[in-house]
Amino acid sequence: MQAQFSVSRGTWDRLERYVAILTAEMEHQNLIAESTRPQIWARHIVDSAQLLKWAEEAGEGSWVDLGSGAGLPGIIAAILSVRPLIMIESRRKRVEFLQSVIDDLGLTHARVFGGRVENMPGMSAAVISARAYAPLPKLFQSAVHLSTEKTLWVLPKGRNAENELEAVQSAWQGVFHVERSITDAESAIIIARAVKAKARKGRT
Ligand SMILES: C[S@@+](CC[C@H](N)C(=O)[O-])C[C@H]1O[C@@H](n2cnc3c(N)ncnc32)[C@H](O)[C@@H]1O
Repeated sequence: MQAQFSVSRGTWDRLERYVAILTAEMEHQNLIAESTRPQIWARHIVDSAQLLKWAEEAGEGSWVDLGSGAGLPGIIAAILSVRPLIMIESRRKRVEFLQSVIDDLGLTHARVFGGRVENMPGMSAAVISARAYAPLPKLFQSAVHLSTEKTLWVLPKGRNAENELEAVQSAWQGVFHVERSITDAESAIIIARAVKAKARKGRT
């Protein structure tokens, strides 16, 4: 990872510290699938870090991560970037964990909203990410009030990304494209801009 992303010593230390805290917390709550623990760097850290490249294309403003869970990709984005970052997570124990990581790593530009995405007050995010949070229709429906037409949506998806995207286009419009994931050749990242609900036909 150090070679792949050429990060500073301080950044590297924070990533290692995060992995240590996350692994320790696994004794108390199920934050990542147990089966993925041996490949935690490739499956979770690099998988999240690859999103930075796309997020850099966004204008100035906050990065909002929906359903952050263990802090993926939210905490990784906060370690690798100085962009203000808001993680939204509804489960109390996970919110407490995320806050403890922010405090421990001194990520002063990051914060957690403890609640449902739908209940987050409206805002104009520059970037919205969501990893394993919800299928596209629910994802857009729950978070469109956090976006403007300039918002860059960076959405890592499984092997079904193209089908999911096709299915959502009857109800949602936007400029969409699909990028390959570098951690799994069959997975993809949906990049979207100018997302908005399509006007329903037949209404006057
Ligand atoms: C499958 S986990 C994925 C967590 C993390 N993004 C990852 O990739 O490991 C989905 C997370 O989204 C949270 N979540 C689901 N629906 C939510 C909602 N409407 N608002 C806020 N958080 C939600 C869950 O509590 C859970 O922590």
